[in-house]
Amino acid sequence: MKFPGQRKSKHYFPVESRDPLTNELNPIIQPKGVHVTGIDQTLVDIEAHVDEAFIARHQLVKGNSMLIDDEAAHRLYQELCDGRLINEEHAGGTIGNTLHNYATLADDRAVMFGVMSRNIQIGSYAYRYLCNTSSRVDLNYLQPVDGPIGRCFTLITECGERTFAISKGSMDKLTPANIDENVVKSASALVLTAYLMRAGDDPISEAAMTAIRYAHEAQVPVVLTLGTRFLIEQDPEWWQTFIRDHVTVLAMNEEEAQALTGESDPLLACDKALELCDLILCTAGSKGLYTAGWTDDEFKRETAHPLLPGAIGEFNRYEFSRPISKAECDQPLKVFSHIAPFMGGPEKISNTNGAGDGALAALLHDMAANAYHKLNLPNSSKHRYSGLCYSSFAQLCKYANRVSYEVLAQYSPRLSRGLPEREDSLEEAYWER
Ligand SMILES: Nc1ncnc2c1ncn2[C@@H]1O[C@H](COP(=O)(O)OP(=O)(O)OP(=O)(O)O)[C@@H](O)[C@H]1O
Ligand SMILES: O=c1[nH]cnc2c1ncn2[C@@H]1O[C@H](CO)[C@@H](O)[C@H]1O
Repeated sequence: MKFPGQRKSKHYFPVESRDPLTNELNPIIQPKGVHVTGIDQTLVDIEAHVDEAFIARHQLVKGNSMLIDDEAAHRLYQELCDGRLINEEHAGGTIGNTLHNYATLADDRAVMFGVMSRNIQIGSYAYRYLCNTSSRVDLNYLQPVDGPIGRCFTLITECGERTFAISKGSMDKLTPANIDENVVKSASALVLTAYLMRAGDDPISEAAMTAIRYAHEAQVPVVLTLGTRFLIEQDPEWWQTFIRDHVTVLAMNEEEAQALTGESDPLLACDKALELCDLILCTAGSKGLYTAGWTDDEFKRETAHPLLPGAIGEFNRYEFSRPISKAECDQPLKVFSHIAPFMGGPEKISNTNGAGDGALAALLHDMAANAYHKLNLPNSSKHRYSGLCYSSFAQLCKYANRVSYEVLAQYSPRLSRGLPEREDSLEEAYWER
């Protein structure tokens, strides 16, 4: 497990580097490992730049992710091929991306549940999916299926907005029997997407509910990312109940936050959504991102940064606190933090696909690092109380933001490498801020 983010100050990580004063007295620590798990619809992204007329012609809605039938997929694919519009084909899926990025950042194990074609031809989409996934992602639990995996036509219009058309293949055929109970119960988090709940008669929704039940039985945090506002808008109350009943950590962008809560201001949306869950990551595109959650009054820590105005005045006052689940707090206190895009964002952004998945991978890394530290050094003062994360709200913002920048700069939703061990001078100032 790599250390999440960077620090200037001293920290006791990795756990096997011992205090030189007491080295002689302490046994050598053989660190015990942790892993995270997730469920996804196994998909390959077929990325193409198109004009708005293309979107309209294929009855898609800009910004949405829509399921299309085989005939529509055939027509769409044909037009992309005829116009030589496809510029990339790579592994996708919002949870697949998140697990891959987690594994790359943490240099540690992430177990993915999903389907995979039983017979794989070299060069096929299934083959490509496997080739584009980090070897740190454990794919041994995938369920073999007879059909193809899904295709996600990722259509980018001039404004940089992306529209998804999903040809599902067998991606929703994952059954509850293929969710390994022990793997879920021993994980530091279970990551899911709202997309899993729109499978109709296919079994993946039930598989997700089974995994949620296992996670709850073992008190493993359930992390949900909302996917697209169009899905949430259809029935916000259903989603509110779902989150209240099942979700510990919620990840969304500001549009999804508005669809869920009715609040267009991300701070007010987070404030409302905190009544449903314990920790929130809310990305806001060019406005940066927010973290929001709970801490116990006894452990709150004041920020050293300037206090910020906003829909909630001086909202960042306690952003140096660490997130704690509300039920663990004697006197729960809401905490908010915000950060503007890292260095203002990359010079040129051709599309923002996956920037939010990158931010969530950073948050997951911090949660897993906390579990790892607790497992190996249970007596550390860090675990005087049971935090959800290793770091403070402010530090989580920095790290998530830094990873989003890297995704944007690499033009791909999947990181090809971890963050640099040392940043150059400009960037180093950022970590110190
Ligand atoms: N135009 C931009 N300029 C600078 N930074 C940006 C821009 N767009 C996104 N970012 C960075 O990426 C993060 C996530 O972006 P965004 O809110 O677009 O995610 P998203 O809509 O959830 O993306 P996806 O669903 O494709 O993963 C932002 O919090 C910010 O740090
Ligand atoms: O229905 C879906 N299920 C799973 N993942 C999806 C769906 N629609 C789009 N994406 C995925 O979202 C990623 C960016 O966040 C893209 O890589 C795309 O594959």
